[in-house]
Amino acid sequence: MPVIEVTDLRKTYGAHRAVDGVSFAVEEGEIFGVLGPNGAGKTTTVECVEGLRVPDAGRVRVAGFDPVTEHAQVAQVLGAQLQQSELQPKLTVREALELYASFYARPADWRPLAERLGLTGKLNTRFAKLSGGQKQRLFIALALIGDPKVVVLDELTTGLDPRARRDTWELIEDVRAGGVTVLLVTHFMEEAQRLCDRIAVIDKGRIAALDTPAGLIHRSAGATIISFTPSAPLDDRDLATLPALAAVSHKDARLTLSGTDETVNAVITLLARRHITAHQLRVTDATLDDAFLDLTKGATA
Ligand SMILES: Nc1ncnc2c1ncn2[C@@H]1O[C@H](COP(=O)(O)OP(=O)(O)OP(=O)(O)O)[C@@H](O)[C@H]1O
Repeated sequence: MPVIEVTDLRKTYGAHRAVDGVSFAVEEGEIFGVLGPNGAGKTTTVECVEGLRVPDAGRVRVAGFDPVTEHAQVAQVLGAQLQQSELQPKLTVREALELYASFYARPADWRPLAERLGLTGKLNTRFAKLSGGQKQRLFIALALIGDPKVVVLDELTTGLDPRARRDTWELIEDVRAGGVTVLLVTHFMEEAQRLCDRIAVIDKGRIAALDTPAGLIHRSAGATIISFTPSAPLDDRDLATLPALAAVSHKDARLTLSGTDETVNAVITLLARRHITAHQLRVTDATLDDAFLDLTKGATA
């Protein structure tokens, strides 16, 4: 049984349809990413899962419970990351852990949790004095303190430096290895590609695509990219005949084409036919970044 089920979720603010028929299911033990441009409806969707917003229509279940009518049951199985403003600056790490543990019928023992998250040396430090990375680790600890089946992490690594971001990724992988299902909202493609088993790309309140990171790249129009500097200019009319060509760009003398393997083979044949040499020829797979831009073409963000 999926741990999270969202079926035809809808939420309107005034005349604005923020979420317009979103459906997905998250299986136990998955890291499931929610990705999309600003204002796409990601936070609204996950806050409906958390029971913080009431959907206008549709069905949401977390471990079989309705987050609105069975909020108490959902709170016992779902851990949510707090927003920074929700913790008192003067609270120490130990006090925060003890306070949040007291909210649960069967909390996890916070000492090994603090140890695992590298917070043992900071137990007497006040929240306001923690670094950005330490605050994020505390938020993860607080999200896990109820020993949840599912954690929802929204923009967890925003504002962190690359080192702290990578450390946080390792923590999330650890959390999943401990059997917890993770619903992750992120703007960072590298983060989604590295961590997520599957990703729902949300655009204008709808699911634009739902697949594994590799699957999303594969289904975007320009999954393979070939770039080179030709020894003589290529005729645009020749380029226009290339099969499965998704995009062409020129930068000085350098040419970059995206398409499929078929496009690459045709380019090589074309070059040979025109007796043109390709200098610094590179063939690469598109990244999730490229796929994201392709899948959310026309988004305002
Ligand atoms: N409480 C609210 N009242 C009115 N409009 C809202 C409210 N919350 C969100 N919206 C609007 O609904 C749309 C979706 O917002 P949401 O926060 O879900 O998007 P998001 O994908 O999480 O965006 P971001 O990446 O910028 O955080 C936006 O246009 C936003 O302005």
